Order: sequence, then structure tokens, then C-alpha cells
Amino acid sequence: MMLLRTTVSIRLWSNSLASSPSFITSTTSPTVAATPFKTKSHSPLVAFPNYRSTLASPRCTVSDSDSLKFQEMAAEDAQDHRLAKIASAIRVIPDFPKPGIMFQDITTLLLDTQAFKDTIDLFVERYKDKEISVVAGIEARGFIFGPPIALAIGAKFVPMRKPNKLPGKVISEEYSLEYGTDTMEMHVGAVEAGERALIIDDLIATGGTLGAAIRLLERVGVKVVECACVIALPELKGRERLGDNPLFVLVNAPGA
Ligand SMILES: O=P(O)(O)OC[C@H]1O[C@H](OP(=O)(O)OP(=O)(O)O)[C@H](O)[C@@H]1O
Ligand SMILES: Nc1ncnc2[nH]cnc12
Repeated sequence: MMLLRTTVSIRLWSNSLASSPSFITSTTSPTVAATPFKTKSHSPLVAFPNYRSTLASPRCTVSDSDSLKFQEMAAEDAQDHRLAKIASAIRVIPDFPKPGIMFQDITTLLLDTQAFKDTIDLFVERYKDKEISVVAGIEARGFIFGPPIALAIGAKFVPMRKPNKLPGKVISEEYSLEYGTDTMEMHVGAVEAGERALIIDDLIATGGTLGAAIRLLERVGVKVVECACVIALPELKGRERLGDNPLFVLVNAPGA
């Protein structure tokens, strides 16, 4: 299958602004060539009607704020068949939840038992010897990937929730969306100063959500070892909002 090289509008949304007609629109070329490292095209399997493949770059990447460049993460043997299958198991639904948005839908990844397992395994292989005591999962889709990783590496799982969901005493962190703000909360006492955390979410777009999670954990003295996502939308430059904290990503999705 050929890579699509059309130019599309990138639009983001926020749940709190679901009815607002005002959201960021930027124009870019959503091709794998936009990523600052060499990529291979692949032929995603199209097993579901009415969606487009991510056409994603099937490589693990890790980035840090020093260079703000994505670098190939691992040795060649880590760029294995698992990444291409994971990329092709993520479907893209155009115009959801609003016109112009290319929704990266991980529910199809969850239907593919091998691809889902491979996703968890890739994270577990990376973090199992990093002395991580806390996996902090971001609502809602970080709650899908975080717990199996936490169990496998022997860490506790801490939910980072939208406001007024946690019943105990919380600390909160506001973060900016494309228009307006949202708030993330964490239970007081869930973590202790000196612990080492991994933050997990399904996707990084602008980086506002992960940035808030980092600030919450750092405020109580926790060391954020790394942020990890299944998918990144590199054109939205979310990496730049994470300060010095490294970001590890399995799939780069163009033009989402
Ligand atoms: O990098 P950002 O621009 O902050 O966006 C990334 C966030 O957006 C999505 O969640 P969403 O806000 O849609 O919430 P939901 O998972 O509860 O639906 C996604 O799961 C990330 O958490
Ligand atoms: N394109 C996208 N797909 C899924 N979740 C998102 N969160 C922000 N942008 C998104």
C-alpha cells in the first residue's frame, strides 16, 4: 500500500470543550517523512471497514529535551515485527469526534490479543530493571496499559484522574488545552517522596496532559523516570512540553 502524502488539517479537541467550535487547526504534511529519522513504509492490514490505517512509523523512539530530536531507541533487533503489527492494529477514524480530527483508536489494538500483549511486553522489557516503584496511568486510556505493566514490573499503579473522580484527599494540577484549561488529580498519600515513577498514556499530542502528570508527581518529590505512550503525534510537538523528562513512544502517527 502506498503512503498517503496528502495535506490535511490537524485538529485537536478537548472533552470539556466538546461543544465549542473553537479548536486548534494547523496544516502539515502527515507523512512518515516528517519524522526526523529514517522510516520504512509498511503495509498495514486493513481489517476493519470505514477507517484508515495509521500509516505509522513502526519504530520505538525515545526523545529527550536536550536535542528535542527523536532518536532510534534500541538496537536493530528491537525494531522487530511487533512494532509494525502494533501500528497496523491501531485504526484511524477520520472526523471523530469532530470534523477534521483523525482519531487514533486503540480499541482495535485491544482486540488483537497478540498485538496487545506485544505492546505490554515492549514496555515491560524496557522498564523491568529500572527500579520503578510507581506506574502512574492517565485517565482514561492510560488505565488500560498501565496496570498490566505495573503488575509485570512489580510496581504499584496510581491513577491520575480527571477532576472530582477520586474520593479521597487530592492534589491537583491545571493544564492548558488548545482553548481553556483542564485539571488532573492524584490521591494524597498514593506516592511518597523519593519514589521512581513511570507515566503511561495511550497517546501524546500537545503534551499538556503528560506535562500535568509530571508536575503532580514532582510536586510530591517523586522522580519521573520516563513518560511512555503507545502513540505520538510528533507534528504537534508534545515532547517540547515535557521539560527534561524523556519520552518513549512505540508508534509515530502522521497527520493525526
Ligand atoms: O497531549 P495532549 O494534547 O494533552 O493530548 C493527549 C491526551 O488526549 C487523550 O485523552 P482525552 O483528553 O481525549 O481524554 P480521555 O482519554 O479521557 O478520552 C489522550 O488519551 C491523552 O490523554
Ligand atoms: N488524534 C487523536 N486521537 C486520539 N486521541 C487524541 N487525543 C488528542 N488527539 C488525539
